[in-house]
Amino acid sequence: MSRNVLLLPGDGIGPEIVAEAEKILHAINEKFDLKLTFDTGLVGGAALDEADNPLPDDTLDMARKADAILLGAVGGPKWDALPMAKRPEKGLLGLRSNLELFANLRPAILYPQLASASSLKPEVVSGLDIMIVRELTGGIYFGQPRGVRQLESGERQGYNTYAYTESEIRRIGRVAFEAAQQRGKKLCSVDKANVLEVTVLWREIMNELKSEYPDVELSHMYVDNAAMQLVRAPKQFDVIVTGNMFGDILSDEAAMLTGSIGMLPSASLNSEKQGMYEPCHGSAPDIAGKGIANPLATIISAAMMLRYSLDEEKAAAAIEAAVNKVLDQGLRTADIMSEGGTRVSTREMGDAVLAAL
Ligand SMILES: NC(=O)c1ccc[n+]([C@@H]2O[C@H](COP(=O)([O-])OP(=O)(O)OC[C@H]3O[C@@H](n4cnc5c(N)ncnc54)[C@H](O)[C@@H]3O)[C@@H](O)[C@H]2O)c1
Ligand SMILES: CC(C)[C@H](C(=O)O)[C@@H](O)C(=O)O
Ligand SMILES: [Mg+2]
Repeated sequence: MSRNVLLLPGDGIGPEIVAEAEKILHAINEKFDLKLTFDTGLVGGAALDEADNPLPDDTLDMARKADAILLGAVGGPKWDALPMAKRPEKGLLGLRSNLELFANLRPAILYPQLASASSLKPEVVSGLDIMIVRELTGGIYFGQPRGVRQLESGERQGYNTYAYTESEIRRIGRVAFEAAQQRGKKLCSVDKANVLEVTVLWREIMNELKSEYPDVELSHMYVDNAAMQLVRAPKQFDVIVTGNMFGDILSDEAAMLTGSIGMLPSASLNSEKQGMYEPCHGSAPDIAGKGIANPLATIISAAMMLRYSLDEEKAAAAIEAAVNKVLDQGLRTADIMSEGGTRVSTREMGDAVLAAL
């Protein structure tokens, strides 16, 4: 049975890092006889330039038909002045909402070889393995109404709506409880229930779900404290579940515990386990075109794709083992460079993972 993978390189460093992951996927396809077919599409700024639309119809069609999607990154200063509806980021958000990819898994794992690249002391982060489960198709990112309006006083007001329905909270809660069951059986729900009604409901539903998962220990934490605890004592966490915006912010913070944002992969899944896979970082305009971006978050995202959407655990584990091997060899892109490492380019890192396979 053949399966189709859609590659969406996007903008900035997107094409550079997706090219490396693509090499690895082609090799793994042959090695494990996976019968994967590949298509490539336009999204974000690249699609705006070509088709005046950050999410062209044919990209969305291909995405709907694909078994899995691997995306690089979207956005950049070239498109920053465009109105919100026309920005590259709308392409990404449109894919997430149209495919109902509500469950965003962002694992922050410290590879032991990178302990000295972490922003924290080795004893605080060694062995770190956290899963952030971020709700991805609701909350303030998608709430209506939104916009900029003219007030009677004469000034303009910008506004967004932070809303979650019970069913939206319940479905992401279940994903998080199930993840906790398969891991360390600890779930921390992060909210702002001391201020925001929407998260009072969030907390209520999480408490309600707890009775279905008696083996999981549930705790609650306000997001400001969670941001602090993540750098004070990150190993207290196993699975964190939170809304769209808090999850966006906390996952970038967690990235630095692992050494670099260039190490953090992600999976965005719908209820059919169709998924879009992407590094958590953006298009990194400051280093785009220089050949120095770290492709490992994208390569590890490809491994997650094999595991979660294509059911190819062995192939996924082979990629992860190859990544481990190149880190053992001391190969480092600039963002994870530390004493004694050998500095490599984006392409050299991809080639090394390929050789390790
Ligand atoms: N999923 C996505 O497509 C996504 C995610 C975040 C930001 N963005 C977009 O990307 C653009 C730039 O955003 P930003 O600068 O806030 O965030 P960013 O993640 O692109 O960059 C932040 C910093 O991290 C560095 N960095 C990021 N990825 C790296 C990698 N693989 N290797 C080495 N260094 C890396 C960058 O050089 C930069 O210094 C914006 O348009 C933003 O909307 C897109
Ligand atoms: C580019 C942007 C829309 C996106 C988000 O905020 O979700 C990004 O920051 C991410 O983390 O994937
Ligand atoms: Mg983000």
